[in-house]
Amino acid sequence: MIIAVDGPAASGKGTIARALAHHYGLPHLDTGLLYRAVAATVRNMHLDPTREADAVAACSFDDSLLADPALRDDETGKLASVVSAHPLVRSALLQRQKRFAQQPGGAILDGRDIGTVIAPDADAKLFVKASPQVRARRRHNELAANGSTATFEQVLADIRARDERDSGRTTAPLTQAADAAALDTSSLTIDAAVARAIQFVDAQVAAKVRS
Ligand SMILES: Nc1ncnc2c1ncn2[C@@H]1O[C@H](COP(=O)(O)OP(=O)(O)O)[C@@H](O)[C@H]1O
Ligand SMILES: Nc1ccn([C@@H]2O[C@H](COP(=O)(O)OP(=O)(O)O)[C@@H](O)[C@H]2O)c(=O)n1
Repeated sequence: MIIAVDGPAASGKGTIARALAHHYGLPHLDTGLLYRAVAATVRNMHLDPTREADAVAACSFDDSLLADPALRDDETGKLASVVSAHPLVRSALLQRQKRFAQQPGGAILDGRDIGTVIAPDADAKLFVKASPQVRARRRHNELAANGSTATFEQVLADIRARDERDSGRTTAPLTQAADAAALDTSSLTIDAAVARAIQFVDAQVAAKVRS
């Protein structure tokens, strides 16, 4: 079984994808980490993230980088959304994600274009969303817990800017696949969101078996 989970920043897609991976016993790939690794490499090599050739040169990063907790900071997320807009960066990372999705026994991937580009034939697709204010509050709490002094307003502005870049790019923009179930987590606890996600996946898989 292949499960695709997409959505904007801090919608809760990673939390839901990890819980689904545990529930169904599937390997999970957080595809955002790949773009974050490219971003961190661009920064470490003093390259220009707006130049496609520079960003492509950063795609051959060492896999050990994926375990670096620094990848998860906000600056790297912002830079990731700049490098991820280059079509050649997306194609450099494409096969790796497709291979992960198609491994025997199935997989779950979360990102922005899993249901639309990486695994368009996925057995179940979720599009996780929440209002910008709720997402900014979640991200702000996370950042504050890690010692950041960023204000709520700054985090909200960053979230909006990232939404715009991710949805506005021409290659693989953030968009809900036509056959994805939308899951708005704005007023759901994590447990309620995960329970709803499991219901959606089970219903989509059952509908596929019937058809
Ligand atoms: N339904 C929810 N209610 C409250 N907090 C949530 C919920 N879902 C996720 N979170 C919290 O919000 C933050 C961002 O969630 P995460 O799953 O990392 O989002 P994404 O992967 O979409 O960026 C995390 O601190 C997570 O614990
Ligand atoms: N499949 C994906 C995953 C991430 N990305 C990009 O990588 C950035 C960081 O993704 P992420 O999933 O780690 O970010 P959060 O949603 O966790 O904040 C996003 O803003 C996107 O620009 C993408 O373009 N396609």
